[in-house]
Amino acid sequence: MTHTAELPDFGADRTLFFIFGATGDLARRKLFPAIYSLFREGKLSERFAVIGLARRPRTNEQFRDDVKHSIEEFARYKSEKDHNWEQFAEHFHYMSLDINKLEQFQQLKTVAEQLDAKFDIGGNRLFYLALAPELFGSVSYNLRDGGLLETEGWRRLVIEKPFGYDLPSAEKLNEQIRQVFQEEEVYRIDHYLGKEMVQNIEVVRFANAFFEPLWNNKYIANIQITLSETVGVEERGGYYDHAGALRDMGQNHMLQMITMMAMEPPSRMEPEDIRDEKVKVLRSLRVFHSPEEVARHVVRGQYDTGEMKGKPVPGYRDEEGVPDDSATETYFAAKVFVDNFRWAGVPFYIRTGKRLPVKTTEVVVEFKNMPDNVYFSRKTKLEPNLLVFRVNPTEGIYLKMNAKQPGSQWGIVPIAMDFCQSCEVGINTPEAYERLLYDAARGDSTYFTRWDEVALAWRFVDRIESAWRDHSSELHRYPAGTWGPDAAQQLLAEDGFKWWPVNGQLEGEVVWATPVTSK
Ligand SMILES: NC(=O)C1=CN([C@@H]2O[C@H](COP(=O)(O)OP(=O)(O)OC[C@H]3O[C@@H](n4cnc5c(N)ncnc54)[C@H](OP(=O)(O)O)[C@@H]3O)[C@@H](O)[C@H]2O)C=CC1
Ligand SMILES: O=C1O[C@H](COP(=O)(O)O)[C@@H](O)[C@H](O)[C@H]1O
Repeated sequence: MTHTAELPDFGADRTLFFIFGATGDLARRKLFPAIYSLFREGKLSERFAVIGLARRPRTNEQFRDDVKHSIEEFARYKSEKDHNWEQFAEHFHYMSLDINKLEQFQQLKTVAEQLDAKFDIGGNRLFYLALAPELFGSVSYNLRDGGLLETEGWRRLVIEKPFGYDLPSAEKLNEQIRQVFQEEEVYRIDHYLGKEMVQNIEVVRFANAFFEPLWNNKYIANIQITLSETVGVEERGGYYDHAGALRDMGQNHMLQMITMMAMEPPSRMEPEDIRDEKVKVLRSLRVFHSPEEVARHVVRGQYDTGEMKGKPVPGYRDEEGVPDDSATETYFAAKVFVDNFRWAGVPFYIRTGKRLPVKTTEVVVEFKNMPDNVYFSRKTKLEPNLLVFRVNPTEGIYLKMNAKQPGSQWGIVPIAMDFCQSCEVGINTPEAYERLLYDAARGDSTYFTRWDEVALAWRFVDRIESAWRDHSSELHRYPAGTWGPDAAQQLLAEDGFKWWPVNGQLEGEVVWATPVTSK
């Protein structure tokens, strides 16, 4: 399968989607809206069907109502404006099923065959597990033993994160799944890889003559990745307290973003070639071997009571499902190294946290300063060049550089070019789940994580987790609504750097920020 902007659309329009966990939060907020957008965009034709599966009883009509409500609340296209709602809804069916009951899978087989024939699907089956990971093994076995994998078309398994809790549990999970599915049939979701601007990283890197030659330790001083959230743990306290920020965001989204920034150009734009390059980055990640190394490179924090938008909010330990004495981190910052030829000595600073002042995802590339003996820099202190990938909420690319101050003889001022992609493209930008569902349905696994990537990411994370667990490293409490512990500032300060402001705040640092738009 080629990985190009214009993939052939075979396959995507003939898919029987099995949504396990159809009454859950993920299905409601992400999956149904994504399927609807694909339909509205003409990426799903008439030859598809969706079977919603969960234990709760629902009629088809009730299920279609649930789907409609979820679309009204969360989809980028609104259903009331759609004259074809009935036409869309008739593709949705519901069956009450308990994952642990094999005989119900045998009934599901019959339902699936009927829908397949009705919509002329050709036997293509996509099993989406929007379920707790403990159920993944049982579903796989029962799909096989219930005869659902005996089909003339393709079959694919889409799995949600978290994929395991650590390397041993991930290995066990993988063994269970692999008893039934081949690796190339398994699509492990990391929804950050479905984000428009994360996918744009490789394009900006490899399609621009003025970035590619500079993309190494000779010219880049450091790279900063921020994934900040304003929300607390919401209703997920039970899950989150077991996981923490490093497992919830670090093991997957943040390490994946590092791979996109650091990988070598693939020899071909094929899924396996791209994933091979990402694996090489993960293999080169410096693993911290001692608790002292962990303490020097990683800071962890937990939010305390504080204020968000002027309103008081509870601390983490007061959240539902969280023990009063919880030592789980809701924030971490780390200095990470990719020990290979290209990146030796370049720190990748990463940070993520809940209850921070803004919701944003940004990647900042800070270039090295010009040599001091250059004529200009003796007169004026030059600011470093920055390239920023704005992933969320604004999608765009920001470039900060130095230019002559108009009218002055030697004055140099920082200026910026600011391309706001989301201002231009707006509603047409597909959301991450939409893109990934579409990719899975047409068999493009580029933006899904392969098993070796997952295993290497756990190898890195497990060392940190065990140092935290066994050596009671410091847990910094930070007030909700602030940028996290001061120790995270220190992590950069000791190298002579600072976290650059995110979420558009860089504008304050330049004299002109010119929006570059195509209008
Ligand atoms: N929600 C989110 O934003 C995200 C979720 N995820 C992951 O996605 C997965 C699902 O999350 P989420 O939707 O939030 O979870 P929920 O708890 O909201 O939903 C779980 C679903 O599983 C069903 N279920 C539970 N037990 C069984 C069973 N024995 N047989 C059949 N169905 C069962 C439930 O339905 P019923 O009770 O009717 O059986 C429900 O539909 C998890 O792995 C989560 O970590 C990942 C990223 C983000
Ligand atoms: O995977 C997860 O991601 C969300 C943040 O995703 P985003 O697309 O809104 O940035 C995070 O809230 C959640 O804890 C985590 O499990």
